Amino acid sequence: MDFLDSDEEEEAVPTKKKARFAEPSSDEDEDDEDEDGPITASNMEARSRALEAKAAAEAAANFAEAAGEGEGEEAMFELPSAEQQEAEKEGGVPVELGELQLRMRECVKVLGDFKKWAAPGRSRSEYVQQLVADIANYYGYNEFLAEKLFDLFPVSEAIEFFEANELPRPVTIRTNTLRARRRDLAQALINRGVNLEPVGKWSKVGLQVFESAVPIGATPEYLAGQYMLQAASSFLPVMALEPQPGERVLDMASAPGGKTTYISALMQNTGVVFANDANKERTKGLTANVHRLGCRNVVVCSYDGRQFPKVMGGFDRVLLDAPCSGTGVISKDAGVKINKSVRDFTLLSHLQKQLILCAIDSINPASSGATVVYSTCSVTVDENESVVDYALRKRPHVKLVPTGLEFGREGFRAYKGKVFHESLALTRRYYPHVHNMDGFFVARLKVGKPGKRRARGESDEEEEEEEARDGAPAASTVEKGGRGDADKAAFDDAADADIIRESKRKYLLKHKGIKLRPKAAVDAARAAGADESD
Ligand SMILES: C[S@@+](CC[C@H](N)C(=O)[O-])C[C@H]1O[C@@H](n2cnc3c(N)ncnc32)[C@H](O)[C@@H]1O
Repeated sequence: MDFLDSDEEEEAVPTKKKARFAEPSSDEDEDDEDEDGPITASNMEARSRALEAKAAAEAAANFAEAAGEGEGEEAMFELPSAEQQEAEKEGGVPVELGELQLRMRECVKVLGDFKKWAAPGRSRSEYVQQLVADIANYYGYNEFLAEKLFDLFPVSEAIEFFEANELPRPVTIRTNTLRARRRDLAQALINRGVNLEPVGKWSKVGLQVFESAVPIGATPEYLAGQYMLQAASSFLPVMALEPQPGERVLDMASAPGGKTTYISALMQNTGVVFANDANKERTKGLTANVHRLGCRNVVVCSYDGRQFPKVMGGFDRVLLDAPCSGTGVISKDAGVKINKSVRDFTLLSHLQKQLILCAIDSINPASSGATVVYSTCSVTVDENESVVDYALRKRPHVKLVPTGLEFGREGFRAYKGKVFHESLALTRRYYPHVHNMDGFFVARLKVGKPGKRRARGESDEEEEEEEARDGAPAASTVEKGGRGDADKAAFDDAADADIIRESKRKYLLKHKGIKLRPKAAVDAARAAGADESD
């Protein structure tokens, strides 16, 4: 196996869906062998996972097909009455899973071709409401979050997203290049009975583990710091940050250190990485990882990120892997399905906005790096595009630049009536059902030298309202979607000619004793078209 030159998987493989919609095939469970070879005690678990994934993929395809079935037939599906809906909501009438599935399929079908399949007198929003309620019920979400996530996608894709959240993502590890080469590490792990392959062409350090005869978090190689157990998605913000040897880098919210240790390795243990996390308890794990992986260029600290740059600044690059709701990692933490409320998203978005401004302000704009990467493991717009758009408006000397990542969907430029700056398309979104990774968001910002305020597009009231909410005065504002004039914020010689002339006149008068014509006389002469040079 060539771990350096593999040409497999340009883009991560689309996720294998879970089996909730699957009809298990009759003979799968009985054989000791399948098309991939004999089933042994050591590979049984992985094989079973693979089968489950295969069945789930078929199931999702079935679901999509079933939703499209009935072409040419009369629509038999009736939405439940208002009374029935109410009774279901209150738990008075338990609905069987099979019935829920059927209803979801029917709603998807109707919403796919509303004119054709909708019952007379029923609105689109009635079908949407029913579908969201059923998704919440079926997958176990609170209705608020089910709707929030549902709204991110076209109808049938939303189902794929919810399905993907029911399956674990692949186990991946990152080779610590301070301690090992990927090829050697892979060979050592293969010798221990680990079945793995490179995570994809896009990473030189990632390995995907399919099955292992040994606990992958306790091998001698792990203990020797040759690798980090790390989700593939979490490689991405560090790749976008592109830290360089010798630089001064801040990882503003860094525990337990997956990204810090990757930054340290890319910097080849030179320069300095300040690994900060507000949670002191969590910095213990961070410190342990820093030691295990042999990162000698890391300083661990524990401040609220909002205290930067007061604590220290002048960084070449800052990574803000922000605290977030975790809607991208529901397959790892199902608690998110029910424990997030409107208020949580408001508070998180507010904190993220404060943190991103502090990250920007911690940069040395004179540095050739001068880069901030903002990332979250959430897929909601409030925590991603809204935060970055806010930063662009408040810090007009900052602009979005391409992440440099080979894949990922474009960020939203508009969402639910909000219009973001057009450069938001340069941000990247990752989804479990598309990229077989945790849901993730990555934005890369280039920080320039602070300039003048740009033209206002937002009304003063809107701006003041936002400032009141955020508790921070705006450094500047910009017209909505009009960030393209960031570069025009430079010094304007023509507009300032009068000020320059007057200041020159005063200087000569004061320091050289040269008497110049009074300003009023100059102005009068200029107005009359006379030569104004002295
Ligand atoms: C997404 S996790 C970071 C994961 C980390 N970057 C990694 O790759 O291992 C977010 C972190 O933000 C920290 N945090 C929360 N509020 C913070 C704040 N105001 N300032 C700095 N860190 C904060 C949390 O303790 C948590 O460890």
